[in-house]
Amino acid sequence: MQIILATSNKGKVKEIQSLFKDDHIIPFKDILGPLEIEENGSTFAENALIKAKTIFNKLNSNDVIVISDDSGITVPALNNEPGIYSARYAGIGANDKQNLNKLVENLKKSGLKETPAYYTAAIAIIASEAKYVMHGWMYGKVIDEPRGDGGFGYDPMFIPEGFDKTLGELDPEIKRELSHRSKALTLAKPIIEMLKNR
Ligand SMILES: O=c1nc[nH]c2c1ncn2[C@H]1C[C@H](O)[C@@H](COP(=O)(O)OP(=O)(O)OP(=O)(O)O)O1
Ligand SMILES: [Mg+2]
Repeated sequence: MQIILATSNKGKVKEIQSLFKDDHIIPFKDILGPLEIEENGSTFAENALIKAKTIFNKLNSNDVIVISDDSGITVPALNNEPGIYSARYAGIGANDKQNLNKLVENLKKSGLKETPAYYTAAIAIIASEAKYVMHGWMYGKVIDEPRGDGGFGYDPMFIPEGFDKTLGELDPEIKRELSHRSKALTLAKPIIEMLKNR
C-alpha cells in the first residue's frame, strides 16, 4: 500500500511528512510528474475531494491511499476574504508573496493594523471504496506588517491566539502542534491506519 500526497505545495509536503514520521508519504509529482488540477469547488472540502480524486484516478490502482489538503485563511473584517480563494487572491498563478502582499494592502486600505483571522484545512482521503474529509482550524489575527520568513503562504502575517509572534517568527514545532493542518491530520491518522490494515 502506497500513501500518495495530492499536493504540489512544498510547504504542505514538509509539514505533512513531519506529522507522519513513521510513514513513507510520496508527493504525487514523484510518480505522475507535474500536474495542474482545476479547483472549481465552492468549499474547502469539495476542493480537497477534487484533488484527491483526480490523483486517485490517474494512479489507477487499488493499492494506494491518496491524501489531499485544501486550505486557506479567512478574515471576517474583509468580508471573509480570501477564504477558498487564498491561493489565487492576487490572481491566477500568483505566488505566496503576491498573495500575502495583497492581503497586507487590503488591511491597510481598510485602516486595520490587526484583525481576527483563521486558517481552515480540509484533508481528504481517497482509497478504493473509501472517501473521507476532515477539517481543522487555527484561530488568531493578521497584522499589516509581516514578520519572519518561517512557514509559507500567509504565515509571516498570522499571529496564533496566545502568542505575540507570527508563524514566520515562531519555532516550526509550535505550528506543528497548533495548526489547522495538524488538527485535521490528527483526525485523519486513525483512518489511514485502518485503510493500511484492511
Ligand atoms: O499553513 C498555512 N500557512 C500559510 N498559508 C497557508 C497555510 N495553509 C494554507 N495557506 C494558504 C497558502 C495558499 O495561498 C492557500 C492554499 O491553497 P491550496 O489550493 O489549498 O494549496 P496550493 O494551491 O498551494 O497547493 P495544492 O492545491 O497543490 O495542494 O492558503
Ligand atoms: Mg491549489
